[in-house]
Amino acid sequence: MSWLVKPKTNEPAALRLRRHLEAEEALLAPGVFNALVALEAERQGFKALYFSGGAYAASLGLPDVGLLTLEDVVHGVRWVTRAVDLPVIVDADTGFGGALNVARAVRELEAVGAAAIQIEDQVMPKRCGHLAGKAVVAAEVMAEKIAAARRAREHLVIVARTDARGPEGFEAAVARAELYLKAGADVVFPEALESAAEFRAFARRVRAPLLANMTEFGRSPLVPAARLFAWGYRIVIFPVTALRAAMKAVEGVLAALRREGSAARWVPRMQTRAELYALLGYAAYEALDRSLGEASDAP
Ligand SMILES: C[C@](O)(C(=O)O)[C@H](CC(=O)O)C(=O)O
Repeated sequence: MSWLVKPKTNEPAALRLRRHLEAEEALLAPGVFNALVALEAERQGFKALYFSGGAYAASLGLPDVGLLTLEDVVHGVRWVTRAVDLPVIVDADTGFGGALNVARAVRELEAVGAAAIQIEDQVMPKRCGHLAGKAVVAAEVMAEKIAAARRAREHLVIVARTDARGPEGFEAAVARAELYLKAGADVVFPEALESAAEFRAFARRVRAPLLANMTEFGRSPLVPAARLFAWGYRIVIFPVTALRAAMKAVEGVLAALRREGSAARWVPRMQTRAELYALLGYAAYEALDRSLGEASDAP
């Protein structure tokens, strides 16, 4: 429920995420791209969220090729962190430039209540990690960005993503993970591993908190989260799942509307007005408004 009517926890979100990681809890983090989706994820009981660059860009009508600015991302994240009281892991693509830009991104994201920043080692223009034709920057360039993030952060968790598996192979991804941990990363995200065996082998080789990406229609098999957790992954993200499902529903309902001139047939499949209002905490806003009115009526 919104910050306007319900006070938030005082503890910084990054410290909460750190506690989850230190307790070796398994975190299933759905990807969100706006506050409403984040509210639903919170209502369902998820303990952390992933602010997906790809889903957020798509929601703005853009492909995931590094067009979002830091301001765009900060703006989107701020709505999410206002709406929910959960740690949000923020996809910051390549960090919006060089090491200095990463330092600024860390400060700005921490200021709007993010729990973690994720930066990746692709060259610009970046691509979805599951597409062909990716290239990575020299490992030292990425290590410098991580060191910059480490110096700039107060509590923010630093997630280092390596896209090296595709262009350079599995061993290179492991070597980069080790270098990024030395540079100060808290969590490693091996992007686009190509089999369940690779996920398992990576967790055996890299002894650090790990994040697995179970994005659909990509290069990685959809391994059940429970198996990934058993192999040692701490965070499993489903970055574009809600967007894909929502857009398929939008496609269907708009096609029916166009065809039939009515959406009546779809009403049983819609979120009701009461459900939407409950999610938004509508009644609490009314109660707040009433109590403010009563306070000003008082003699
Ligand atoms: C994790 C990711 O960076 C994202 O933007 O959410 C994407 C997800 C996707 O495009 O499926 C990725 O590059 O894996």
